[in-house]
Amino acid sequence: MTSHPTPDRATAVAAATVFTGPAAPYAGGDPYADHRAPDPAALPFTRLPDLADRRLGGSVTAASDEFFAERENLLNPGPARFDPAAFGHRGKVMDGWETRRRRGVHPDHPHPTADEHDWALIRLGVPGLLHGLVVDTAHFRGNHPHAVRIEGTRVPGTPGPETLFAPATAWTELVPRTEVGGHAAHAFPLPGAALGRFTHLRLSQYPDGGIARLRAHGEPLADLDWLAALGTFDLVALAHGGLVEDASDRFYSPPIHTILPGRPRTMDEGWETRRRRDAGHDWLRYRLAAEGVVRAVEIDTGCYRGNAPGWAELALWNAENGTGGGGGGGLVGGGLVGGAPAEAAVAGPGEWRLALPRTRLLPDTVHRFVLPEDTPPATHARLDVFPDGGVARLRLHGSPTEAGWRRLRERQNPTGAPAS
Ligand SMILES: NC(=O)NC(NC(N)=O)C(=O)[O-]
Repeated sequence: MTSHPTPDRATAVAAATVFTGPAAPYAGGDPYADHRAPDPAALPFTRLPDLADRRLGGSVTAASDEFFAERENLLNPGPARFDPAAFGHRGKVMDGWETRRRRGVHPDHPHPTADEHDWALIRLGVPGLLHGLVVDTAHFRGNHPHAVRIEGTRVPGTPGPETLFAPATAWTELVPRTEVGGHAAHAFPLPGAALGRFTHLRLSQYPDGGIARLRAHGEPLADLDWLAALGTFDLVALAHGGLVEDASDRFYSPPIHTILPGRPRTMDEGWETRRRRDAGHDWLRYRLAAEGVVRAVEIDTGCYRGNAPGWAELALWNAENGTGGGGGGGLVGGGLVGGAPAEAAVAGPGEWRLALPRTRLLPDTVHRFVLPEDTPPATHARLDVFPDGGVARLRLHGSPTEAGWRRLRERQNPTGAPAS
């Protein structure tokens, strides 16, 4: 494990959006009515995936305490729930990570010391370049922490707390100790590639209290040795570094579901569009983990029975050699997130090569298609569905080209620091 340089945070991006001060006690009705949160439009980084999401394999591997509420809740997808009537033997049931109240050591010193705090160690589901963190104290109104601090490190493999706390493990401060208020989402933009790739986070709360959710938004960068050993892998999987750039519809469920691991158990675990009443059709656009040759395609309509699309088409585009393009500004390509790699630039209209002509889809089915050996390399993919409906998963199995491997290596180590 080699330490990596601590960049000058003064060169970092937009300022944090933090809500200080107490929140009023819950007064009935919608518990989110008085929840304080930044305008999502002002926080483009939140459109990047949450790399700590437990559906990706994110895990809170250890915490100093979790007396009132389990640390695992921190990484659950979706907003924290609040049931005012739910009490257990350990107090109010809370959907978050909540520690007990710290005490001083003497009747004359009943308060904890200034530096006392609780901590949680988080392993990202997939490592990556962090563009922003969100600490949400939703529903923690009188029991939120006074301040939070977040550090990041990169350690290969699956290290335990003893390795992560070892003196040889270097941590970079991502969020300095910052005062936060109750029942609010606090956003901390980060400069992405300039900080390098992270595998783990350490969340500290001073002196104690409850945090509902932690989100770590960024560009996924899977372990290069692992990808090299696989050789052929799903180039669009989030776990391998694929991203959804844009989609025609986000009404029922987010398009990112189509590149999550595993198969959906229910309809809401896929991507479902609303019923179209016009002559158009729905589509998804992806950035592949690397330039590669796609050979085996899976289109999964799992759990979509009365609402599977009738037909689908798959098109590929290579941003590296300028064959085609188009589709307008996307998640990263549209420049919404600073520091995005040049390969993501989606320039003007152009040709997408049709890799799979319009093909009938069945409800609740994994459809498999083998593409010809001479399929040209691509960096982007587009799935068009006709006219609308649900797609549970898209898998694009293939192998990176030499240029794709080279670019992956560069992106693993954008700061030029020695690899860990
Ligand atoms: N009403 C509470 O939430 N009290 C306590 N917390 C829980 N979860 O019971 C506390 O001490 O913060």
